[in-house]
Amino acid sequence: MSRIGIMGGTFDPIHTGHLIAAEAARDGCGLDEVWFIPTYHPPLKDNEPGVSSELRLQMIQEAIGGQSAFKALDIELKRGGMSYSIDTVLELRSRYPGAEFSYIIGSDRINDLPRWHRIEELAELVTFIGLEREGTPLRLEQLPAYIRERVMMTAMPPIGISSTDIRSRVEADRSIAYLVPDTVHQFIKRRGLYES
Ligand SMILES: Nc1ncnc2c1ncn2[C@@H]1O[C@H](COP(=O)(O)OP(=O)(O)OP(=O)(O)O)[C@@H](O)[C@H]1O
Ligand SMILES: O=C(O)c1ccc[n+]([C@@H]2O[C@H](COP(=O)([O-])O)[C@@H](O)[C@H]2O)c1
Repeated sequence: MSRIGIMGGTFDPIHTGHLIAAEAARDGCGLDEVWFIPTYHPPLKDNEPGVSSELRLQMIQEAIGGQSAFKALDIELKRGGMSYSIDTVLELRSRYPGAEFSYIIGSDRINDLPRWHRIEELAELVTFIGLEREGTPLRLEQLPAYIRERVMMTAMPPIGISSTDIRSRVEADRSIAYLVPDTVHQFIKRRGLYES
């Protein structure tokens, strides 16, 4: 049985914090692979992603190129509509019956888990691999027990990088070098993404 970590996100754009989180989960929890799954429409975000699904997926592919344990899946982009994780997990379980899935998630999103669609069902199907995110204290004790029991915290070096900050930097003509992998940096420059 292979152990797969689902790294879901808007990835607008993917950054070094995502990659360090995915690697910390893979290494710390003995995962065989991490699958990066970009959302089509993120359920709890007010704004639509700034760039198209295709470009966000291409940036993920640029970022993970050399790491054979990392894959990018377009399952939510193909499904369209609101990207509820329960739908993704149900689809993956039926497509890959030999795999065991965990959901990799930063502390900002862990605090939101009670608001996720069909969360009781989702919490029965996956464990959550939680990573403390710089600037967002975890409030594990405020979660209902059925969620708390399914969260397994894993250490990562605190990385204060967000996609929001990267978009603002590009818009203000500031450097994003090393905040994203060089391949992603070049891609953003080549396509003129996030410029004002
Ligand atoms: N620096 C980070 N450290 C730990 N986890 C992170 C970090 N950045 C993102 N994550 C986690 O990665 C997942 C996907 O995040 P997402 O694509 O929304 O990135 P983001 O940087 O939060 O974007 P935005 O700033 O646009 O909201 C979430 O579970 C989030 O908590
Ligand atoms: O299923 C839900 O209701 C749900 C609510 C909020 C977030 N998620 C998932 O959590 C992941 C991170 O979300 P975001 O908004 O940080 O991109 C992404 O895969 C989303 O689809 C899922």
